[in-house]
Amino acid sequence: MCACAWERKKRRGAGAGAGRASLRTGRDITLDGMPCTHVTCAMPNGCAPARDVYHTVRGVSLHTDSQDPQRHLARALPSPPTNATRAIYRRPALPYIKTRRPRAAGLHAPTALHAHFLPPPVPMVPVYTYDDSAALSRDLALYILAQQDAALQRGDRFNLAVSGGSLLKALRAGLVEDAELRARANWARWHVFFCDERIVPLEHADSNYGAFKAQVLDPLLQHDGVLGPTCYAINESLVGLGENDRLAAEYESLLPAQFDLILLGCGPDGHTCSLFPGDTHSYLLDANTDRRVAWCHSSPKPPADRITFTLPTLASAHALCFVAEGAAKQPVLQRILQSSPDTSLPAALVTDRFAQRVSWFVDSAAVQDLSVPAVTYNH
Ligand SMILES: O=C1O[C@H](COP(=O)(O)O)[C@@H](O)[C@H](O)[C@H]1O
Repeated sequence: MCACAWERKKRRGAGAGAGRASLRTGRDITLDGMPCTHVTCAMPNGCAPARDVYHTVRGVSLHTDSQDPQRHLARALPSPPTNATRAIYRRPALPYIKTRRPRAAGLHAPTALHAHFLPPPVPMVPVYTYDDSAALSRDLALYILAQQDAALQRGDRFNLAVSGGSLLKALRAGLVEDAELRARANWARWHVFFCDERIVPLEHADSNYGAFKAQVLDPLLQHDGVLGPTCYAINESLVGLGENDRLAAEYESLLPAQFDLILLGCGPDGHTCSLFPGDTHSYLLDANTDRRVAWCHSSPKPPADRITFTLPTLASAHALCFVAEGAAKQPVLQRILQSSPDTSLPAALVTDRFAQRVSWFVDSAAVQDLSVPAVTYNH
């Protein structure tokens, strides 16, 4: 039953016949532990709402005659918070948004709707923040192992996709160098793919596979001869033949139907995978494409030719996790981890669009001066 002031007043019999009943309930209502605001429902003399007037739209309590509150508010409201994000869903110090439907004169039906609701929280996803790299790497490894365990409950493989770049150092520190966590990884069940790959030979210094081998596979072998995961690299024999579309299609054919976890980086320009911002690369951001891997040409960051997961591949993952460390990432994180993310940046677009499955692991330097709650991963 609705616990709002309007319902309490109605139950006391104070509403009917008392003239135009307009209630403004204030901001003292909590739903699922989240602060909410009620809509003011203005009623003409003696007219009670036709039906139950209580709705919850994405965590915002809505008090209206409308049976379809989504229509009124859906566009303005953020994506629903997940259980994980609920804990950090918080009220930002921003002005209330007010929507108003003009009153139709002489109607004996609810006539005006003043919706007062909280603006989007800042940010919408868990951002696990660490003062030092070692603690971040350890919690990242624990997060990955939790995804591994969940995957192995669902089936017999852990399908993981990794990015290149700075993320790999954190993987090495957390998963490879830590003997206890290394032993918790069921390596034989791991199937590792690359979110993006530079179209170069596998031994080349720019190869993401090569970097993963150097940071993870080789050190694993050195530790007690641990045979690492099964890895899926690009078909090297196509490199340099001008067959980049075919190379992307071949790689696509190796992918599992769904990833259990995709580990993402974020460049200072807001790119993730090899999805780059800007008009030149907007062809890579087609959410309706049936390609799961695309050829990225003229990459602004060398080398120029790459392949990359597309948005549908990211969309189908069980979990997506970004890792960003260092002060150089702060300006771009400011544009991503805010209440109105700049979705022209692919990393922001992914965070915003798949918010319910996205987590960020960052260090304090990367989020300095941002409104990010100080939370760490709860294992
Ligand atoms: O070029 C790339 O850059 C991004 C970000 O790398 P970072 O070193 O700034 O963390 C990486 O995620 C991607 O896989 C890689 O190809």
